[in-house]
Amino acid sequence: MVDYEAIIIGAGVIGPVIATSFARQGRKVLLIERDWREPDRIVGELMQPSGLRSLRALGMIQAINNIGATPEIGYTIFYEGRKVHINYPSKADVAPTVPLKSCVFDGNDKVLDDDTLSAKDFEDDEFERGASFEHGKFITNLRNIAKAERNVTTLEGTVTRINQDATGVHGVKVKLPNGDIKEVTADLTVACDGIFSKYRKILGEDNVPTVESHFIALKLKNAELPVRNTGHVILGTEFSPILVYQITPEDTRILCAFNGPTLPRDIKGYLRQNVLPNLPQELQPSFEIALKDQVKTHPNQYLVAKQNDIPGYLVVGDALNIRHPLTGGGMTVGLNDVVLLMRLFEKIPTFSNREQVNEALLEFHYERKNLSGVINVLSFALFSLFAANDENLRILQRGCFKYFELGGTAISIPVGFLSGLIPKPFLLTWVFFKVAFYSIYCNFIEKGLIWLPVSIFQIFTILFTAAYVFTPYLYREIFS
Ligand SMILES: Cc1cc2nc3c(=O)[nH]c(=O)nc-3n(C[C@H](O)[C@H](O)[C@H](O)COP(=O)(O)OP(=O)(O)OC[C@H]3O[C@@H](n4cnc5c(N)ncnc54)[C@H](O)[C@@H]3O)c2cc1C
Repeated sequence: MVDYEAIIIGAGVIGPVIATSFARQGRKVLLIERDWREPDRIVGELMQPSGLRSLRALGMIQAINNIGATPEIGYTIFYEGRKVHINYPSKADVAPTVPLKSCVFDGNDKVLDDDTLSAKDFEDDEFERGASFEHGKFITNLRNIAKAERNVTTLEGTVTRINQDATGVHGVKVKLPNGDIKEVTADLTVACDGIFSKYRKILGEDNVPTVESHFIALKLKNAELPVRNTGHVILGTEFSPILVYQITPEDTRILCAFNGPTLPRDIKGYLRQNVLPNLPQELQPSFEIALKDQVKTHPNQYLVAKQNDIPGYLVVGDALNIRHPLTGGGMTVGLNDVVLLMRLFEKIPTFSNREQVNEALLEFHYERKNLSGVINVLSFALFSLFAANDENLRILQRGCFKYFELGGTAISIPVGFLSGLIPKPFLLTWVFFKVAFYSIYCNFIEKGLIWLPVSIFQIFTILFTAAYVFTPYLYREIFS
């Protein structure tokens, strides 16, 4: 006899969502978190439309209410003094959200009116919307939704061990705040312990992420945003991409990429020299003021999802799979994973039937790849182009921006990938190489006849570079 049907380790973004969904399926759940205070982090602040749809399907969309969230209608991309606006896709062009019967009730799949969000805009607008917010407040809302479920028990403590034997995982050992150790058993133990997960290694000793770049973050006070209600992506040939989005009515997040495995020693000096002069004029005063505050940094990691094949054990969220945060897709991948898991688990009356759970997890591993593959591959391919550090990448970067300037499907399809609404990896491949060919064409036009031999040579180097920054990620995401 076990204590719980499921134990969830970690109440960040994914833990409370899984706990709530399991509870609504009638399962008895223990949600363990080492620190229940509101987190203060620079991650998970912009939710793509597909992430919001997952929250709707799970009846948890109201977690974005009453936290001063900003509705987002798309992106504005800035490149060398020019800008292009990219709207999120039209609702008519994407499949409708299918609610999970066990999770949706009493209108919990609808956004409510509050001080900053309008239910009408979210529900009746022709276009999909995203939302940006203070991460900590969103997490508190998710945790409160989980705590309100009768079948969820919460516990403060740090999981120090996963109890495993030759037959699989049977529960955890938890260190309580008073130093006592508690052992808890369950049919299914779920690790949602995030980007720095200690317990992903149970799936394999080599299951460790790599660090390729960093984000440096500041919070701007009362910033004058060039285009309100859009995420800003600022690009150039001489600096790494910069992201800007409003997170509360007063606060705007700025994330400045640093392309390298270790951060510069003088971070503020780097921001003053490499970021400040490249910002749109309107943002510069608030950025200069914010430079007096403490700077936060975060490594950007990469981890391909490994199959969950240990009986009684499931790894999900950033513990399972990490992509570049440039495209703000982490929460969307994790939440879509929860929806998929719930659909697969709906057919399983009890997790004590480990064979049935493992069959579902095998299906999960392959079915999730369409969406996670698109978001993950796109995040790294775009980061390579946007942080262009050689001539071929700079040509691809310029070509990519010019491609967006064409409008129509040249923006509606790419933003469909980014927002998680077009989960088609092979269409992504086709569009990526179309952009590469368009870049080659633009390079020919810009260089003119006089440089024709160079442009012809560059056909090969540009195509090689495009393949080099795209195909290894595609291969790992889709075929591993
Ligand atoms: C710089 C940066 C910016 C990002 N921006 C975005 C964005 O704008 N949009 C987006 O969609 N995604 C973004 N992401 C990704 C997003 O933050 C993650 O995908 C998301 O937080 C993953 O949720 P999670 O629940 O797996 O992990 P987390 O949210 O990290 O939660 C893990 C939880 O587990 C707890 N925990 C850990 N170990 C233990 C233990 N041993 N015992 C008990 N509890 C434990 C932690 O305290 C924490 O509460 C960003 C990532 C980075 C690095």
